[in-house]
Amino acid sequence: MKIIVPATSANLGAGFDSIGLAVNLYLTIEVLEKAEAWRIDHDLGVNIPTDEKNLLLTTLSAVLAQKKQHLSAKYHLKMSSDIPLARGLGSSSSVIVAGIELANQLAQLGLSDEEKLALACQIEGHPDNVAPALYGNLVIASSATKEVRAIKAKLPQCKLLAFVPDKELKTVASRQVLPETLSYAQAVAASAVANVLVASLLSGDLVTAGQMMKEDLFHEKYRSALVPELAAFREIGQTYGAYGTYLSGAGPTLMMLAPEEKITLLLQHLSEKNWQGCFYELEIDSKGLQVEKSLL
Ligand SMILES: Nc1ncnc2c1ncn2[C@@H]1O[C@H](COP(=O)(O)OP(=O)(O)OP(=O)(O)O)[C@@H](O)[C@H]1O
Ligand SMILES: N[C@@H](CCO)C(=O)O
Repeated sequence: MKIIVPATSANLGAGFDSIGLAVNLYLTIEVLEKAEAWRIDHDLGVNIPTDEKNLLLTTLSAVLAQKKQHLSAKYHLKMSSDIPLARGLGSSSSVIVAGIELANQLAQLGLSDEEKLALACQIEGHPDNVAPALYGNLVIASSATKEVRAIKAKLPQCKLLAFVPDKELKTVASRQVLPETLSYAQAVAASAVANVLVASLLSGDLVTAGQMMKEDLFHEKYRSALVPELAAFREIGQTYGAYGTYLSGAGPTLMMLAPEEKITLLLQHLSEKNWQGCFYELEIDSKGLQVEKSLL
Protein backbone atom coordinates (compact mmCIF):
# COMPACT_ATOMS: atom_id res chain seq x y z
CA MET A 1 0.00 0.00 0.00
CA LYS A 2 1.28 3.44 -0.88
CA ILE A 3 0.08 6.84 0.42
CA ILE A 4 0.85 9.95 -1.62
CA VAL A 5 0.25 13.50 -0.33
CA PRO A 6 1.01 16.77 -2.15
CA ALA A 7 2.86 19.80 -0.86
CA THR A 8 0.76 22.88 -0.13
CA SER A 9 1.19 26.61 -0.22
CA ALA A 10 -0.87 28.43 2.40
CA ASN A 11 -2.16 31.94 3.07
CA LEU A 12 -2.05 33.56 -0.41
CA GLY A 13 -1.48 36.79 1.50
CA ALA A 14 -4.65 37.82 3.29
CA GLY A 15 -6.00 34.26 3.54
CA PHE A 16 -3.85 33.71 6.63
CA ASP A 17 -4.56 30.34 8.29
CA SER A 18 -7.56 29.66 6.02
CA ILE A 19 -6.59 29.49 2.31
CA GLY A 20 -4.17 27.12 0.64
CA LEU A 21 -3.45 25.31 -2.58
CA ALA A 22 -1.94 21.93 -3.39
CA VAL A 23 1.14 21.80 -5.62
CA ASN A 24 2.94 19.05 -7.48
CA LEU A 25 5.67 18.06 -5.00
CA TYR A 26 4.93 14.88 -3.07
CA LEU A 27 5.45 12.91 0.12
CA THR A 28 5.17 9.15 -0.46
CA ILE A 29 4.79 6.50 2.25
CA GLU A 30 5.09 2.85 1.35
CA VAL A 31 4.07 0.12 3.78
CA LEU A 32 6.54 -2.78 3.51
CA GLU A 33 6.72 -5.98 5.62
CA LYS A 34 5.65 -6.47 9.24
CA ALA A 35 8.47 -5.88 11.70
CA GLU A 36 9.39 -6.24 15.39
CA ALA A 37 9.41 -2.44 15.76
CA TRP A 38 8.34 0.49 13.60
CA ARG A 39 11.12 1.51 11.23
CA ILE A 40 11.03 4.25 8.61
CA ASP A 41 13.65 4.29 5.87
CA HIS A 42 14.07 7.78 4.44
CA ASP A 43 16.72 10.12 3.12
CA LEU A 44 15.37 13.31 4.71
CA GLY A 45 18.34 13.87 6.98
CA VAL A 46 19.39 13.00 10.52
CA ASN A 47 16.91 15.40 12.14
CA ILE A 48 13.93 13.37 10.96
CA PRO A 49 13.33 10.36 13.23
CA THR A 50 13.23 6.84 11.79
CA ASP A 51 11.21 5.39 14.68
CA GLU A 52 7.94 6.01 16.55
CA LYS A 53 8.98 9.60 17.28
CA ASN A 54 8.48 10.51 13.61
CA LEU A 55 5.49 12.85 13.10
CA LEU A 56 3.95 10.22 10.80
CA LEU A 57 3.78 7.71 13.64
CA THR A 58 2.90 10.17 16.41
CA THR A 59 -0.04 11.15 14.19
CA LEU A 60 -0.97 7.49 13.67
CA SER A 61 -0.90 6.94 17.46
CA ALA A 62 -2.97 10.05 18.15
CA VAL A 63 -5.65 8.95 15.68
CA LEU A 64 -5.75 5.38 17.02
CA ALA A 65 -5.99 6.69 20.60
CA GLN A 66 -8.83 9.00 19.69
CA LYS A 67 -10.68 6.19 17.89
CA LYS A 68 -9.90 3.76 20.75
CA GLN A 69 -8.22 1.35 18.34
CA HIS A 70 -5.03 -0.65 18.61
CA LEU A 71 -2.81 -2.20 15.95
CA SER A 72 -1.50 -5.70 16.64
CA ALA A 73 1.35 -5.36 14.11
CA LYS A 74 4.18 -2.92 13.44
CA TYR A 75 5.66 -2.27 10.01
CA HIS A 76 8.72 -1.35 8.09
CA LEU A 77 7.91 1.80 6.08
CA LYS A 78 9.60 3.66 3.28
CA MET A 79 9.22 7.46 3.25
CA SER A 80 10.35 9.63 0.36
CA SER A 81 9.65 13.27 -0.28
CA ASP A 82 10.51 16.03 -2.67
CA ILE A 83 8.84 18.63 -0.41
CA PRO A 84 11.51 20.89 1.11
CA LEU A 85 11.29 20.73 4.93
CA ALA A 86 10.40 23.78 7.03
CA ARG A 87 10.29 26.06 4.00
CA GLY A 88 6.60 27.04 3.83
CA LEU A 89 5.41 24.26 1.54
CA GLY A 90 3.43 22.30 4.09
CA SER A 91 5.90 19.48 4.78
CA SER A 92 4.45 18.89 8.27
CA SER A 93 0.86 18.89 7.01
CA SER A 94 1.71 16.34 4.33
CA VAL A 95 3.06 13.99 7.01
CA ILE A 96 0.04 14.57 9.27
CA VAL A 97 -2.37 13.78 6.43
CA ALA A 98 -0.30 10.69 5.56
CA GLY A 99 -0.31 9.57 9.23
CA ILE A 100 -4.10 9.90 9.42
CA GLU A 101 -4.49 7.85 6.25
CA LEU A 102 -2.00 5.26 7.54
CA ALA A 103 -4.15 4.82 10.66
CA ASN A 104 -7.28 4.75 8.50
CA GLN A 105 -5.85 1.97 6.32
CA LEU A 106 -4.07 -0.18 8.90
CA ALA A 107 -6.88 -0.06 11.48
CA GLN A 108 -9.65 -0.11 8.84
CA LEU A 109 -11.26 2.99 10.38
CA GLY A 110 -13.36 3.93 7.35
CA LEU A 111 -12.81 7.66 7.98
CA SER A 112 -14.71 10.11 5.79
CA ASP A 113 -12.87 13.05 4.21
CA GLU A 114 -14.55 15.35 6.74
CA GLU A 115 -13.33 13.24 9.66
CA LYS A 116 -9.80 13.19 8.22
CA LEU A 117 -9.87 16.97 7.89
CA ALA A 118 -11.14 17.47 11.44
CA LEU A 119 -8.38 15.21 12.80
CA ALA A 120 -5.75 16.98 10.70
CA CYS A 121 -6.89 20.40 11.93
CA GLN A 122 -6.74 19.24 15.56
CA ILE A 123 -3.14 18.12 15.06
CA GLU A 124 -1.87 20.95 12.80
CA GLY A 125 -3.91 23.71 14.46
CA HIS A 126 -5.24 25.34 11.29
CA PRO A 127 -6.70 24.05 8.02
CA ASP A 128 -4.87 26.02 5.31
CA ASN A 129 -2.28 23.33 4.52
CA VAL A 130 -4.02 20.13 5.57
CA ALA A 131 -7.24 20.86 3.65
CA PRO A 132 -5.61 21.20 0.19
CA ALA A 133 -3.24 18.32 1.06
CA LEU A 134 -6.37 16.18 1.48
CA TYR A 135 -8.52 17.58 -1.31
CA GLY A 136 -6.11 19.04 -3.88
CA ASN A 137 -6.66 22.32 -5.76
CA LEU A 138 -7.54 25.49 -3.86
CA VAL A 139 -9.35 25.20 -0.52
CA ILE A 140 -10.82 27.93 1.66
CA ALA A 141 -11.42 26.58 5.13
CA SER A 142 -12.07 27.46 8.74
CA SER A 143 -11.56 25.50 11.93
CA ALA A 144 -12.16 28.57 14.06
CA THR A 145 -15.55 27.28 15.24
CA LYS A 146 -16.59 23.79 16.37
CA GLU A 147 -17.22 22.41 12.87
CA VAL A 148 -14.47 22.52 10.27
CA ARG A 149 -15.81 24.09 7.07
CA ALA A 150 -13.96 23.68 3.78
CA ILE A 151 -14.88 24.96 0.35
CA LYS A 152 -13.01 23.42 -2.58
CA ALA A 153 -12.39 25.50 -5.67
CA LYS A 154 -10.13 25.71 -8.69
CA LEU A 155 -7.40 28.29 -8.91
CA PRO A 156 -7.93 30.36 -12.08
CA GLN A 157 -5.52 29.39 -14.90
CA CYS A 158 -1.95 30.55 -14.12
CA LYS A 159 1.58 29.33 -13.49
CA LEU A 160 3.23 29.13 -10.08
CA LEU A 161 6.82 30.17 -9.55
CA ALA A 162 8.37 29.58 -6.14
CA PHE A 163 11.65 30.76 -4.70
CA VAL A 164 12.72 28.36 -1.94
CA PRO A 165 15.57 29.83 0.15
CA ASP A 166 18.35 27.52 1.34
CA LYS A 167 17.54 28.25 4.98
CA GLU A 168 14.80 26.70 7.09
CA LEU A 169 12.18 28.78 8.87
CA LYS A 170 10.07 26.79 11.30
CA THR A 171 6.41 27.73 11.54
CA VAL A 172 6.69 28.10 15.31
CA ALA A 173 9.46 30.71 14.93
CA SER A 174 7.63 32.55 12.18
CA ARG A 175 4.46 32.79 14.28
CA GLN A 176 6.37 34.26 17.20
CA VAL A 177 6.81 37.58 15.36
CA LEU A 178 3.05 38.02 14.88
CA PRO A 179 1.09 40.36 17.17
CA GLU A 180 -1.00 38.76 19.89
CA THR A 181 -3.96 41.01 19.19
CA LEU A 182 -5.31 43.31 16.49
CA SER A 183 -7.64 46.18 17.29
CA TYR A 184 -11.28 45.94 16.16
CA ALA A 185 -10.59 48.41 13.33
CA GLN A 186 -7.51 46.45 12.20
CA ALA A 187 -9.45 43.18 12.24
CA VAL A 188 -12.26 44.68 10.16
CA ALA A 189 -9.79 46.08 7.63
CA ALA A 190 -7.78 42.84 7.42
CA SER A 191 -10.88 40.71 6.92
CA ALA A 192 -12.21 43.12 4.25
CA VAL A 193 -9.01 42.55 2.25
CA ALA A 194 -9.33 38.79 2.79
CA ASN A 195 -12.98 38.83 1.70
CA VAL A 196 -12.11 40.55 -1.57
CA LEU A 197 -9.23 38.09 -2.06
CA VAL A 198 -11.65 35.16 -1.78
CA ALA A 199 -14.25 36.79 -4.01
CA SER A 200 -11.67 37.54 -6.68
CA LEU A 201 -10.18 34.03 -6.56
CA LEU A 202 -13.62 32.47 -6.92
CA SER A 203 -14.66 34.78 -9.73
CA GLY A 204 -11.45 34.15 -11.66
CA ASP A 205 -10.08 37.68 -11.26
CA LEU A 206 -6.39 37.05 -10.58
CA VAL A 207 -5.45 40.70 -11.06
CA THR A 208 -7.57 41.76 -8.08
CA ALA A 209 -6.52 38.64 -6.16
CA GLY A 210 -2.88 39.66 -6.66
CA GLN A 211 -3.61 43.16 -5.31
CA MET A 212 -5.28 41.69 -2.24
CA MET A 213 -2.32 39.35 -1.62
CA LYS A 214 -0.07 42.39 -1.47
CA GLU A 215 -2.46 44.29 0.79
CA ASP A 216 -2.59 41.56 3.44
CA LEU A 217 -2.79 43.03 6.94
CA PHE A 218 -2.61 39.80 8.93
CA HIS A 219 0.95 38.55 8.72
CA GLU A 220 3.33 39.46 5.86
CA LYS A 221 4.46 42.83 7.18
CA TYR A 222 5.41 41.28 10.52
CA ARG A 223 7.35 38.48 8.84
CA SER A 224 9.08 40.47 6.13
CA ALA A 225 12.22 40.92 8.28
CA LEU A 226 12.57 37.12 8.38
CA VAL A 227 12.50 36.90 4.58
CA PRO A 228 14.62 39.75 3.20
CA GLU A 229 14.00 38.70 -0.44
CA LEU A 230 10.25 39.42 -0.18
CA ALA A 231 10.29 43.08 -1.24
CA ALA A 232 12.46 42.57 -4.33
CA PHE A 233 10.59 39.37 -5.30
CA ARG A 234 7.34 41.34 -5.19
CA GLU A 235 8.75 44.28 -7.10
CA ILE A 236 10.06 42.06 -9.90
CA GLY A 237 6.68 40.34 -10.02
CA GLN A 238 4.84 43.64 -10.34
CA THR A 239 7.24 45.05 -12.93
CA TYR A 240 7.36 42.03 -15.22
CA GLY A 241 3.74 40.93 -15.32
CA ALA A 242 2.96 38.54 -12.44
CA TYR A 243 -0.59 38.57 -11.06
CA GLY A 244 0.57 38.46 -7.47
CA THR A 245 3.17 37.36 -4.94
CA TYR A 246 2.94 36.11 -1.37
CA LEU A 247 4.85 34.50 1.45
CA SER A 248 4.07 30.81 1.13
CA GLY A 249 2.85 29.47 4.48
CA ALA A 250 5.07 30.66 7.28
CA GLY A 251 7.90 31.24 4.79
CA PRO A 252 10.64 31.50 3.79
CA THR A 253 9.37 30.31 0.38
CA LEU A 254 8.04 33.10 -1.82
CA MET A 255 5.31 32.32 -4.34
CA MET A 256 4.36 34.11 -7.53
CA LEU A 257 1.24 33.57 -9.66
CA ALA A 258 1.78 34.61 -13.26
CA PRO A 259 0.55 34.09 -16.82
CA GLU A 260 2.53 31.28 -18.50
CA GLU A 261 4.04 33.61 -21.12
CA LYS A 262 5.63 35.81 -18.42
CA ILE A 263 7.48 33.05 -16.58
CA THR A 264 10.73 33.11 -18.62
CA LEU A 265 11.15 36.86 -18.22
CA LEU A 266 10.31 36.73 -14.51
CA LEU A 267 12.79 33.91 -13.93
CA GLN A 268 15.46 35.79 -15.81
CA HIS A 269 15.10 38.88 -13.60
CA LEU A 270 14.78 36.88 -10.40
CA SER A 271 17.89 34.81 -11.22
CA GLU A 272 19.94 38.01 -11.57
CA LYS A 273 19.53 38.52 -7.81
CA ASN A 274 21.78 35.53 -7.10
CA TRP A 275 19.83 34.63 -3.97
CA GLN A 276 20.77 31.49 -2.04
CA GLY A 277 18.06 29.00 -2.91
CA CYS A 278 16.18 27.33 -5.76
CA PHE A 279 13.40 28.32 -8.13
CA TYR A 280 10.60 25.84 -8.77
CA GLU A 281 8.05 26.12 -11.55
CA LEU A 282 5.05 24.40 -10.03
CA GLU A 283 1.63 23.17 -11.12
CA ILE A 284 -1.53 22.82 -9.10
CA ASP A 285 -2.15 19.29 -7.81
CA SER A 286 -5.81 18.55 -8.39
CA LYS A 287 -6.04 15.19 -6.61
CA GLY A 288 -4.84 15.68 -3.05
CA LEU A 289 -4.34 12.58 -0.90
CA GLN A 290 -4.06 9.38 -2.93
CA VAL A 291 -3.81 5.74 -1.90
CA GLU A 292 -2.46 3.00 -4.16
CA LYS A 293 -3.38 -0.63 -3.39
CA SER A 294 -5.77 0.52 -0.67
CA LEU A 295 -6.49 -1.97 2.14
CA LEU A 296 -10.07 -0.68 2.54
N1 LIG B 1 8.63 13.69 6.27
C1 LIG B 1 8.66 14.13 7.54
N2 LIG B 1 8.75 13.24 8.56
C2 LIG B 1 8.74 13.67 9.84
N3 LIG B 1 8.66 14.95 10.21
C3 LIG B 1 8.57 15.86 9.24
C4 LIG B 1 8.55 15.52 7.86
N4 LIG B 1 8.41 16.63 7.13
C5 LIG B 1 8.36 17.64 8.01
N5 LIG B 1 8.45 17.19 9.27
C6 LIG B 1 8.48 17.98 10.51
O1 LIG B 1 7.84 19.20 10.29
C7 LIG B 1 8.78 20.29 10.50
C8 LIG B 1 8.51 21.41 9.55
O2 LIG B 1 7.24 21.90 9.83
P1 LIG B 1 6.92 23.45 9.75
O3 LIG B 1 5.47 23.59 10.08
O4 LIG B 1 7.91 24.21 10.56
O5 LIG B 1 7.20 23.80 8.22
P2 LIG B 1 6.45 23.36 6.90
O6 LIG B 1 5.28 22.49 7.26
O7 LIG B 1 7.44 22.76 5.99
O8 LIG B 1 6.02 24.75 6.32
P3 LIG B 1 4.63 25.60 6.43
O9 LIG B 1 3.83 25.01 7.56
O10 LIG B 1 5.07 27.00 6.69
O11 LIG B 1 3.99 25.44 5.11
C9 LIG B 1 10.14 19.65 10.26
O12 LIG B 1 11.17 20.38 10.91
C10 LIG B 1 9.92 18.28 10.88
O13 LIG B 1 10.00 18.33 12.29
N1 LIG C 1 -0.97 29.81 8.09
C1 LIG C 1 0.23 29.25 8.65
C2 LIG C 1 0.85 28.31 7.64
C3 LIG C 1 2.05 27.58 8.15
O1 LIG C 1 1.68 26.51 8.97
C4 LIG C 1 1.20 30.38 8.98
O2 LIG C 1 1.35 31.26 8.12
O3 LIG C 1 1.77 30.38 10.06
